[in-house]
Amino acid sequence: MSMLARIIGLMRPVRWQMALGLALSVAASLANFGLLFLSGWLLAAAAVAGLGGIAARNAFNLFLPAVGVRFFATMRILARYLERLVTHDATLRLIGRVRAWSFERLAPQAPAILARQRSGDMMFRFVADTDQMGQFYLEVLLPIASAAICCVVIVAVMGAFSLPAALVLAGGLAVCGGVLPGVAGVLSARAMRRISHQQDALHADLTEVLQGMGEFMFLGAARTVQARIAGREADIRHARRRVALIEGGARSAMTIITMMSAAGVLAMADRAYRTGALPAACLPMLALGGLAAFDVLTPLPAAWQLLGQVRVAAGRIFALCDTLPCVPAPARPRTPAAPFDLSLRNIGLRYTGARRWVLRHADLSVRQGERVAIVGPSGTGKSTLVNLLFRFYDYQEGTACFGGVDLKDVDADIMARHIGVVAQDFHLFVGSIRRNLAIACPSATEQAMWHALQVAQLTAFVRAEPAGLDTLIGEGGVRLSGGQARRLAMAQAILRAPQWLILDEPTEGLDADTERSLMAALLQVLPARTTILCITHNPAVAARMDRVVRVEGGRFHEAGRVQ
Ligand SMILES: Nc1ncnc2c1ncn2[C@@H]1O[C@H](COP(=O)(O)OP(=O)(O)OP(=O)(O)O)[C@@H](O)[C@H]1O
Repeated sequence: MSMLARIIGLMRPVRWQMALGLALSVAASLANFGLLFLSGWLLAAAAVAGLGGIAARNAFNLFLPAVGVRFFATMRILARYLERLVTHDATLRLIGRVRAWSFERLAPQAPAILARQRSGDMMFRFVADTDQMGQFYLEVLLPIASAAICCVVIVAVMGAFSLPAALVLAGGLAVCGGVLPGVAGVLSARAMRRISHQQDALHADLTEVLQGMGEFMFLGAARTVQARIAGREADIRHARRRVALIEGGARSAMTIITMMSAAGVLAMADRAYRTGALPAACLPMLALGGLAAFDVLTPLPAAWQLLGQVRVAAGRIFALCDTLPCVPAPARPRTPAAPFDLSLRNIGLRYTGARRWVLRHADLSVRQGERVAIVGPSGTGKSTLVNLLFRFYDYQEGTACFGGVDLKDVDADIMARHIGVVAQDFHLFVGSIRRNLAIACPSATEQAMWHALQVAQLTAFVRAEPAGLDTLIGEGGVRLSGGQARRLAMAQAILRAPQWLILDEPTEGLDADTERSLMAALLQVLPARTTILCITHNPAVAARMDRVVRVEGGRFHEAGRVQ
């Protein structure tokens, strides 16, 4: 299916509103044409009647055309106002629909998609590209369709008075509305693509700079990044100048052709008048009507240029959304039930595009309520186990069962209901401590929040802050120390009271005392039925668990039962 056909397909739910917008746009443009057309005739007819003596003056009916002029003037204002209302509303709905549609397709690909895309790229896709796709109706489809309909009607009306004048007008309209914007569109297509590409990269660069400002400075790379951004800006400016030159040229040519066409229409009308086929009062009417006809073409150069940008934006969005999710959604999702035991048999997992198996012929059994330490050298696949359980990445070999059902039959959000995780690269949300806890558990009472903070050994810190639970922690928790941030992430997981709790390096960044108190409180507070999987490099933390499993060579090795 072509790209434009797919965009039009997305517009289906608002098609009636779009059709109404088009009808109003045509009505407003035709009212404008009718107003000038009739005014031209009225002025000329009044002058001719004035020159024709008393009888002619008395016979002249001023009332009916004056009503027509008022009708067109009122209709033009009303139709334009309603058109803006309807078309802008349709556009906003369309943008919302495109965003919801792309989000629905991208969500199952997370977080694998971030392994391939820069987050700035994704941000740009969601904001600018979806916006541009939504603007396709208002800025491209509407002006082109409205201009085409109006031109046909106007040429037909002119033809009723003088066929040669109508043909001259049709020629002028075709050149100004089709040929010139088309040529301008083709000439500026490369520059438009360049602008889109560079803006895309610029957004990604800027997002990266904002996220990693400190690191760029520590690494002494700030100047290099600055130069790259300045280079992109210069490139965009250069391409914009070229587009403006082409558009300016097209608009100038349109003005010249408009004048030539109006003069041509007048010449044809004059010839008809001389042969007696047209009354004198119709001459200014046709000339003014001819000029008014070109008004409908004014938005076309911009519309043709934008068409190129919409194609690029839609191409990027569709390419992203058409990527198959690395974990297919189960055809008939099933829900795990108690006891929430895990059994992995002969598991083989390698990441998309990677040649190396991270896990191969791996077996692991964990019964509900067990507390298991997962240890092993860095990069051997400990965190990969979390990715597998959360259905972020799929395994290619073996079978995995959780709560009595095959993992491939379980949706990722169902797994998230049963398993709480404090990942190594956890994320805190901008706002207060209360907001972060409420995101983890919207129904949590203030008392429950304090309890979770107490287990996570954060009460002393939060109580010492004047704003307490409403203390702001900044983007990603920048106002907290590494250890405090990790403990807040831990409090989030505790608050959700999941059947399984996976902790990836829970005590990283903590001093020995806090580490001891945290692990003791956690083990004491969590119900006996809560399974804990604790990924750690810390022997003291591993020793607090019931069992130790070592990950090495792609397999899980039972490293002993802790006494
Ligand atoms: N999203 C990913 N895409 C591709 N490869 C990945 C991805 N995540 C991890 N890997 C690779 O898989 C291997 C295992 O990574 P994993 O994060 O599971 O190691 P780990 O044992 O948790 O290490 P550490 O103790 O350092 O946290 C590594 O070689 C890593 O490069």
